[in-house]
Amino acid sequence: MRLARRRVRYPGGVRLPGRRGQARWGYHHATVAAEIDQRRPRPDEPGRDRGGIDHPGDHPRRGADRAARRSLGRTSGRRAARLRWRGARWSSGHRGRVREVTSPASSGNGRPAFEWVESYPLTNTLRLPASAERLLRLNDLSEATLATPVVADWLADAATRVVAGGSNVVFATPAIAQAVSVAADDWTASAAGDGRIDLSVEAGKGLDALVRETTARGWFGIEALAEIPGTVGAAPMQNVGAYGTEISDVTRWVETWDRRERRIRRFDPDACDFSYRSSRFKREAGRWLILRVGLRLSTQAPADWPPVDYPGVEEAVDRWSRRTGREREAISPAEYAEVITAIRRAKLPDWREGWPGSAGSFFHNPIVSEHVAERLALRWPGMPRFPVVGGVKIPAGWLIETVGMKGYRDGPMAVSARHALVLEHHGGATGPEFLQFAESVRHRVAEVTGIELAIEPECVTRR
Ligand SMILES: NC(=O)C1=CN([C@@H]2O[C@H](COP(=O)(O)OP(=O)(O)OC[C@H]3O[C@@H](n4cnc5c(N)ncnc54)[C@H](OP(=O)(O)O)[C@@H]3O)[C@@H](O)[C@H]2O)C=CC1
Ligand SMILES: C=C(O[C@H]1[C@H](O)[C@@H](CO)O[C@H](OP(=O)(O)OP(=O)(O)OC[C@H]2O[C@@H](n3ccc(=O)[nH]c3=O)[C@H](O)[C@@H]2O)[C@@H]1NC(C)=O)C(=O)O
Repeated sequence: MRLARRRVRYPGGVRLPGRRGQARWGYHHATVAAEIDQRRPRPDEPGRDRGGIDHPGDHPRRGADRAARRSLGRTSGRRAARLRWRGARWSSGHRGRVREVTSPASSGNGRPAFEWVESYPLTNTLRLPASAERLLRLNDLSEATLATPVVADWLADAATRVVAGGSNVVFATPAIAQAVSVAADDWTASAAGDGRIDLSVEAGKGLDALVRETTARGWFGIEALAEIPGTVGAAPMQNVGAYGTEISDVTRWVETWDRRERRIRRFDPDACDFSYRSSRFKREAGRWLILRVGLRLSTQAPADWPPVDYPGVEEAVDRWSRRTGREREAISPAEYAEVITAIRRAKLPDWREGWPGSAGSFFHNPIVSEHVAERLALRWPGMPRFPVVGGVKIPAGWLIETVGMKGYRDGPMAVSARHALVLEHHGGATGPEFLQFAESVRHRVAEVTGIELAIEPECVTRR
């Protein structure tokens, strides 16, 4: 068996110690190490022999790795794993370091098909403290990899959470036990006739990166989703949308791993059951791991190009037109994406870095009945309202501003002074404190208007 080797970096960017050709932390050889991992006793497990587990300051498992490497050439991976396990010496004093790499097969992109990482810091745009005790990272999305028993078992376990870009989560707990993330991020495009372009995008691809790369080629379809954080895999979960475009508008299919039935399943748009900020994948929580998304873009502008119906967009496009001296119909998808980017940057904190942290819109825009909307409009005649399927949508940002909470601050937590639907974290708050702050906003809106806001991001608790 040819063994894949890979240098692994500490998420903070520090290369792990060790000399060339020597066993390193986070630099291991192809084994079924996940199986070892599941069998090995935890240092804190009562009544278990701690023999074989390193204590802080102990030497890393050089001897064990040498023995494993010697044996790897002439035994199966499973046997080698066991051999290594018998002699393995684990460090328990290196929290935050990548401690284990599994590479039963190399994926097409040269990376190990999957990897196990321990004490993995979970970046999130709210910048709340969070880590996963153990994370499975998938670099390869083939059925062979997903059906590997250790992978399929991990995915079938209800305690395993899917983590992605961290832009739509509130970590109510600083540590989750088990997680999985899709790192595979390739995409392909093929011409489908009449200027149509069909994309197949792996779930780990950043949504904004995809928008930039496709608009740069002059393709129309997802330019309004520019500057949105998160991954393509997370996008169908909540049917991400902005400025009049929802991902469902361009989705041809969503390919998933059925965590329960342990097989790949592909859904056409109807079967995805998309609605405002929701889908069957969100409703059937814990069942689906989204692997790939099929999107249809176009080399030709749509009839109503450029879309300017959304409040604020028309003015911004007209400003672009005056600045460039070109007709507004001449705006390219990439230029339109830049216009949207400027609008978003004026309203929302930068999700790429720095403070304050935020998760974009913190509440759903409530959809109320015609009757309720009428009642509210009697009291607030200028209330913005948008007829939608199922009722009338009222901007939650307007409700929060109307009850006087825009710019309200409580220690490190604030309602944005630029956009009332955005809650900000200025550093030092815990997840529960943040949720309590959100609850005070919710409570105030309910008290004054009678409308119960629903939290939009996913709340992550330990399970
Ligand atoms: N419109 C806007 O302006 C904004 C939109 N967003 C959108 O919010 C979403 C968050 O994205 P991101 O930061 O990457 O995700 P997150 O890391 O915030 O994950 C959010 C939840 O989505 C689920 N999830 C994520 N990826 C997958 C997958 N491949 N398969 C199955 N479930 C998955 C998980 O649910 P579970 O735990 O239940 O498994 C997870 O808890 C994106 O759609 C992003 O575009 C975010 C900010 C602003
Ligand atoms: C940021 C997110 O998505 C955003 C998305 O970017 C934008 C643009 O399409 O539209 C939604 O926000 P939104 O409804 O607040 O949109 P905006 O255009 O900013 O505001 C709508 C209206 O709310 C009112 N408003 C907003 C903010 C404020 O401080 N005060 C106020 O009165 C205004 O009437 C404004 O016209 C999405 N949010 C939801 C929950 O649907 C996200 O999901 O995280």
